[in-house]
Amino acid sequence: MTIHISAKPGEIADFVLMPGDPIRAKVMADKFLQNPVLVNTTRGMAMYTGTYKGVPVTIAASGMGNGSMGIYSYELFQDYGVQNIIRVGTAGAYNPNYKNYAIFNSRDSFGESAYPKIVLGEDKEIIEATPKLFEAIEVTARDLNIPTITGRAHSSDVFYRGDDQMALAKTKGLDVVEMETYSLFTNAQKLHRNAAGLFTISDNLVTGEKTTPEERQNKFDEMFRLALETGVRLNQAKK
Ligand SMILES: O=P(O)(O)O[C@H]1O[C@H](CO)[C@@H](O)[C@H]1O
Ligand SMILES: O=c1cc[nH]c(=O)[nH]1
Repeated sequence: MTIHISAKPGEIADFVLMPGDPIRAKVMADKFLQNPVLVNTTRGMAMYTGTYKGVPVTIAASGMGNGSMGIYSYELFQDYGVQNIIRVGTAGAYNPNYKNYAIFNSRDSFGESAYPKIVLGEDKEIIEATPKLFEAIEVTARDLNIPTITGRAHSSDVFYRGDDQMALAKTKGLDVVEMETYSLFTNAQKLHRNAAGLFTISDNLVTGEKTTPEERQNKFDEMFRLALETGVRLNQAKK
């Protein structure tokens, strides 16, 4: 048990998928995992452990924002010995050509906070996903014939911004916006573990195309299947 997670030792798998939304965690655990068990209820941050094709998997909500993800991913890596975390979230597109439900695999993330400076002692505005986990997702996607887009995520701490977000996207080469990978990737680097960020495009900031909150909760099967099959690949590679 940690301050924020009530799961007992051994109740969290070493491969973890993290959506922001606790309800999405439940929907996906019910849909994809065999024998899913609710292993955390503290603060309502649902975490389910079960198996997918025989491989142990935990689907754990992160909550919204780098602060929340920073706490949960740190405790999962440090206190539960988790090796691989794939964030499975939604993101808004800065590129007008990205369609809703396209899947984006983040090579790296741009953030605007002091998170890496405080955690790593380095002032980095760009933090990489773990290259071998990023690549494992890409290879799996090719095998499954699931198209992905790769690029740079803007991991924003502010949803309702007052600046010219599109100008920032252009200057910094940002393709999509979400809110959790900056702290996740930083913690993975700090603790020498693996992290990746996989998103389903939920809205387009240029064209105004949007999905509904209900769709965001329920319609991300393809991204989850890709993440879960990546877990199967990692498990085979261990043998
Ligand atoms: O759908 P999730 O995974 O929560 O991701 C995105 O949605 C939330 C904002 O609406 C933020 O958490 C952002 O990163
Ligand atoms: O953080 C996010 C996620 C989806 N769409 C956005 O505009 N921002």
